[in-house]
Amino acid sequence: MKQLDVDIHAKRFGDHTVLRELRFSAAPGEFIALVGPSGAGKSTLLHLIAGLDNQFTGSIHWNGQPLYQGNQGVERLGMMFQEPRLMPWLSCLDNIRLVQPNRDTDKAVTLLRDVGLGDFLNAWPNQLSGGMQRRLALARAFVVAPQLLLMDEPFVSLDMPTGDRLRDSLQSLWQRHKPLVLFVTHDLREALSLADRILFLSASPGHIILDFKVSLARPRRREDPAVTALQEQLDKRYPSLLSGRLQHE
Ligand SMILES: Nc1ncnc2c1ncn2[C@@H]1O[C@H](COP(=O)(O)OP(=O)(O)OP(=O)(O)O)[C@@H](O)[C@H]1O
Repeated sequence: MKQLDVDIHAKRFGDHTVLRELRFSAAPGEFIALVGPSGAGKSTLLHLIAGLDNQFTGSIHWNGQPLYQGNQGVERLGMMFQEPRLMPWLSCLDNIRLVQPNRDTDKAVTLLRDVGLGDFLNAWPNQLSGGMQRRLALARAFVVAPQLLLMDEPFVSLDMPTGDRLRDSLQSLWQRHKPLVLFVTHDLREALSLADRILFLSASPGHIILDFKVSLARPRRREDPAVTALQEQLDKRYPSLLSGRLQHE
């Protein structure tokens, strides 16, 4: 038994089977990236694990207990999406305090400082750049001290320095708090620079075609030579991996 055990027989939308026979387990504190072609069902999988959708056959267990069937699910769940989903009428500080049951101002301020927003506690979200808004969303995801953190392409369409700064902040927050992270991305280099393990999904219906361990020293950056070398090895060995196939057809 691992902390998270996912065993999905099938997830369908009408006649369309989106996930089939998708299984994996994850240990506490692991950083797992989910990489696969568009439509493979990555976001759908995160929705099932978050309990936003329970229409599937199979099971998802958290610490040996079925998730969302007669229990509370994950006690502390964090989520971050492509759009920062901030409350525009609340200050940065209040956006963070909003999700904390005890409205702990000190903790919120510390996290905002950790992500480089210490000088913007009372700013409104629309006064921040796109990168700063994602920093705020990152701080909000960590303020509940998540045991499980689900991230759906949180840094997509940012310029490289902004993306690098966010990835650096995420790595240091993860190393300090050690939630189990499931991070969806299309970007193999991003996955290699962040994750301990990459689960590659097939094209629809999605299942895992390769469970790949990333053994590179941290901290890492997307452009590190070691990341480039590993990407090249993977490209050479599995040229169709990002299209959802292990072998050439
Ligand atoms: N609520 C829904 N109703 C019907 N079909 C849906 C629904 N949500 C997703 N789908 C379909 O399920 C499939 C998988 O979608 P999903 O968003 O999970 O894929 P994805 O791997 O995250 O794709 P992308 O990388 O493009 O974001 C797609 O064909 C999508 O159209």
